[in-house]
Amino acid sequence: MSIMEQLKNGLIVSCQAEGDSPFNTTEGVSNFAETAKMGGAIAIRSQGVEKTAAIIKRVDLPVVGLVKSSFDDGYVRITGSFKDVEALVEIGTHIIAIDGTFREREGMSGPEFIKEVKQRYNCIVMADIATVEEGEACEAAGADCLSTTLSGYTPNTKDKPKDGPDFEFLEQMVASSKVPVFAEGRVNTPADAARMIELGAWAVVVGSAITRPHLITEWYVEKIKEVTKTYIG
Ligand SMILES: CC(=O)N[C@H](C=O)[C@@H](O)[C@H](O)[C@H](O)COP(=O)(O)O
Repeated sequence: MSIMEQLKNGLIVSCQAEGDSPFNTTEGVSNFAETAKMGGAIAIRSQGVEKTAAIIKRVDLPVVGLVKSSFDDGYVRITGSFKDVEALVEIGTHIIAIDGTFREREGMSGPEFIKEVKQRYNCIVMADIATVEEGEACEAAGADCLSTTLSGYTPNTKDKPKDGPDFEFLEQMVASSKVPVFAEGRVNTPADAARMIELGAWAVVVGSAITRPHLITEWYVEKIKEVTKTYIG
């Protein structure tokens, strides 16, 4: 069975930690990955070469690896250099997530970069996109699959609602694409994940709702505050 077939209808858990999170170590994210496997995840998504290598070593599941960078403009970029792609290939990353937006890197747009990556390296590419146009261009460039990861996180999609997943974008992408489309970004409840599968997602990627305990805590705290305000107000 191909790796893509193995992932069908499954849950991929994104095991990332940043800043001063106590999980922000190779050990911390590997513990998350092992726990995700115990719960039935069929793959792991991981950030950073060292952490990805540690997870590949620890957990016997396919890993979607990436290198994330923050730029001065305040927007994230996902794996935007040949050096990072090479490093991920070298450690045996099963699928490499690459920024498929039209923003420039290495003098190329996302789709151009993906085309070049597919020519240079023997690797499976997941294009992280924010719009249907980007998705179509990445597919034409040879991306093996697409993920809705960046909807709401790029300059032209920043005003999209952030209180839940972008179901509409997933549906549009599924309708216009022949390669698998993964649902990713703010899939914060099991019901949302199931809905994504019903809408045609190949598989679902969940990060924060499983592996960012400080955010989950905040969600609870905020909800309680809302109610408290209502009672007092
Ligand atoms: C936009 C961005 O930087 N996304 C990153 C991509 O790898 C991760 O920070 C997210 O956690 C991941 O996409 C999963 O999404 P969520 O955490 O919403 O379930």
